[in-house]
Amino acid sequence: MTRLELRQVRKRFGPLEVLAGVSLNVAAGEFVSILGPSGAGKSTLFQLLTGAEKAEGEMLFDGAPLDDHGSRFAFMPQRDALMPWRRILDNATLGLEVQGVPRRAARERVAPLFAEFGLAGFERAWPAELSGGMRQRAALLRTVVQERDMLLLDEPFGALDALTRAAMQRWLEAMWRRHHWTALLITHDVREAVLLSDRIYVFSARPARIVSEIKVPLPRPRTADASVAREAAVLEAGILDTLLGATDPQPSAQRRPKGDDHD
Ligand SMILES: Nc1ncnc2c1ncn2[C@@H]1O[C@H](COP(=O)(O)OP(=O)(O)OP(=O)(O)O)[C@@H](O)[C@H]1O
Repeated sequence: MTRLELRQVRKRFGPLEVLAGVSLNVAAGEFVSILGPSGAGKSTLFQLLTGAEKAEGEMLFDGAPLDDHGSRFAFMPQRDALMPWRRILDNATLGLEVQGVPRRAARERVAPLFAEFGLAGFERAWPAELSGGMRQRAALLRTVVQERDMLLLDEPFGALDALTRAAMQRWLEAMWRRHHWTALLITHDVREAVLLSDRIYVFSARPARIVSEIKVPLPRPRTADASVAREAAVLEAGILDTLLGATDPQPSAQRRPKGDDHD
């Protein structure tokens, strides 16, 4: 069943055309990623989904026009955005409190999840006392506990070192398999997209349009098995090619064919 469907969604900021007609869909329980060059307009798309900015074009949720943005999506921004003056437990309850859940009830809902998110024993710690990976898990906990229909993850692991990032990707895949979340992820990392996604959309440079939609048919979990790793590497290479083509500042139609070097 299709949860989210975008049809020819466009966005301009004054004279700046950012999205030039983006059509995509995400099915219930599906993990979909958006890959694209820096500045293409990926985060802008999330701003449209969360209702922070107005879009042109059609946005449908469960087949009906998307209006109540806030109740559909739980959004996790690029930086963990934990409040430094709130303990981890109270950071985790923030999304629920914003929804009007009293703090005590929110704490009771959040506390049992700490172990699953690798945060047991850190309920009363301050954000500054946690490692980068733990902070991201706390931010994700705050996001998923809101029990929205769909997760929007904007480069959740972008600021982490390579090893922590790899560990977090594996952890997220395992969590997604267990909880059957419907998720849309923005990432710059081709390997991350292949590891996590059922499908990947590749954006062109700004103004963004979709240049490629790639199904990732690899079995899950996508970790240990050597033959899966080989297949993943082939997919990654193809996607990287597409992405580099999409980033190329010189449109291919204007390139001269090889050997055509006389004027
Ligand atoms: N509220 C806004 N007002 C004006 N311009 C904006 C606004 N939000 C984004 N932009 C511009 O839109 C363009 C796309 O930005 P966006 O953050 O969506 O790109 P992105 O693909 O997410 O980039 P990155 O991968 O580097 O995070 C940029 O040129 C940015 O300056």
